[in-house]
Amino acid sequence: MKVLVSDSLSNEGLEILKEHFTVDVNTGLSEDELVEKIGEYDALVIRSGTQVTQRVIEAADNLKIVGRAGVGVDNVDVDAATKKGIIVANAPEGNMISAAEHTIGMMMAMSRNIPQANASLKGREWKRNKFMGVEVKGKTLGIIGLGRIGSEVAKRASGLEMNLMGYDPFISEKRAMELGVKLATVNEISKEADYITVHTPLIKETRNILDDEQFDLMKSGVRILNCARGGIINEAALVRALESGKVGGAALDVFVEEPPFGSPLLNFDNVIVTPHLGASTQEAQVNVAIDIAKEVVSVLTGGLAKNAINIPSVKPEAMAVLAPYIRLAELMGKIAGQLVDSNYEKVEIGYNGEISGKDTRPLTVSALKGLLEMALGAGVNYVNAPALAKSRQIAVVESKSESAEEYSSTVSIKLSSGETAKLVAGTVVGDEPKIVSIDEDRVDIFPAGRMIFAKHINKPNVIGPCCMVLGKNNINISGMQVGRSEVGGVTMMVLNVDTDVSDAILDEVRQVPGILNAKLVTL
Ligand SMILES: NC(=O)c1ccc[n+]([C@@H]2O[C@H](COP(=O)([O-])OP(=O)(O)OC[C@H]3O[C@@H](n4cnc5c(N)ncnc54)[C@H](O)[C@@H]3O)[C@@H](O)[C@H]2O)c1
Ligand SMILES: O=C(O)[C@H](O)COP(=O)(O)O
Repeated sequence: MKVLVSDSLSNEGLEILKEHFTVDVNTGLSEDELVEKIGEYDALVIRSGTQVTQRVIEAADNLKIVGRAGVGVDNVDVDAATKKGIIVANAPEGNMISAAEHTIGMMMAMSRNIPQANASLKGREWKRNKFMGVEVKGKTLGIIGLGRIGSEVAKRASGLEMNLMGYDPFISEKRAMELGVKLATVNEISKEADYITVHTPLIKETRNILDDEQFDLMKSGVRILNCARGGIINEAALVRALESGKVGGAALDVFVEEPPFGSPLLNFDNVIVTPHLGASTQEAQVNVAIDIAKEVVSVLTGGLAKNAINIPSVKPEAMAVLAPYIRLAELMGKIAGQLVDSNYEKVEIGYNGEISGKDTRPLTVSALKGLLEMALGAGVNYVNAPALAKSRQIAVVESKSESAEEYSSTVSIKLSSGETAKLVAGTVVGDEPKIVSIDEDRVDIFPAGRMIFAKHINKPNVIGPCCMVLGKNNINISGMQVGRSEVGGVTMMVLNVDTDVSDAILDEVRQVPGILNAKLVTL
């Protein structure tokens, strides 16, 4: 088998690859050159220097894996790869310390004007007053993105006696507390922080997360850092904020266009820059090269990729059985994600009966996609869902049991945090997904459209008034299912409705005596 390494990779990784395969190292290829060559390779190993575009993927007729020796895969058309059944895997842990250390280094260098002072003295100037700096101790650092690198930055900044606030929609209060970070919104960070650093992936939701609106909110003299990806901070807005004096300094390792030779950001004395050096340490490069080489060896010798970020391809014959369950798992994830009351730290996905004997990995990915979409929106896909769960410190646990009670196969999703939990279970009837229980309540729902889940006391004069509220507000009920329980017990009613139900109307439903809670689930 043949491996193409199209960006520089440490020898330690190359040696592992060469033990198993024919390895060609060919860096600096244009897209056309890559398109021409890629057809003959089984694996492609890259860093951030290679653009793996749709054209490249389309030409990659033998490719089984794109291995990214590092974290960011924004230079890979992952959707195209997924469609073609090509695994995209990265090496997410090997360079996190280096990237965090670089961020701290940039923060200190910016605070004490070290690059400017260095250039001045080497120009034979001795200007001690010109380079007056500031201490970081006691200053507030806002961290946007508290994954691997953001967390390591937090730990180090805490050692520098900074006050920490952070924003990450996927991090639990508990994890933030462990890091000594006060969770806040982006607006709050903009208003309060003396330094703001971003450590998110570049995705739709994070592109331009710091823009004119946020710069307007910031304190005068705020210092900005980006050692994650160009584009997370809107560069034009940053230029405007530097021109107005709102931003007192910026430290940038990454740019929308690299190299950023035409960027006005290079013209500011108070902007310090490095050429995407976050991962450029001997240690990080050895780590990521070894990690990705092992990943490539595993995949090309028939094993799994530990850090695949898109779903594993499923053989057509297996897909025929799995497809309705994949759909079920995604719908259940969506339902659980909308019914849960609080942040959750653990997702337990249970497979019972016949389904437990199948390759359930695509189902788990689908469940996570459905679930996380409810928190993060359309940016979540089959590709990034597991990585997002992991970076959100959500433990994902799968369990399998051959025994099944009423149905030949059931899938369950349990979201839990401490003592509280939300459980949704379902099955497939014919080819249709069906929800069979919510928590301890038996239900019988073919999930679709908009549904109101109303927990209530099983007694007269509850269901009628609840329907009256909807009727009065012109909301048509197209289906209804009431769980079984003894009279006076608590059970679940599910109402299918034809139109959206506002919070105000849902509140009215909740006011009906006997209704314990009511939630709208939209699929
Ligand atoms: N400069 C470099 O050389 C260098 C080196 C390594 C990594 N990176 C980049 O650093 C970034 C972070 O890497 P990581 O390894 O910590 O990734 P990670 O996946 O561990 O963490 C990213 C965090 O961002 C959070 N996030 C997702 N959407 C968000 C949103 N809308 N708002 C706020 N937070 C959100 C996630 O929940 C997660 O906790 C990536 O962009 C990566 O490519 C750069
Ligand atoms: O996402 C990453 O891992 C970093 O941006 C490092 O990129 P590099 O491997 O091209 O240095």
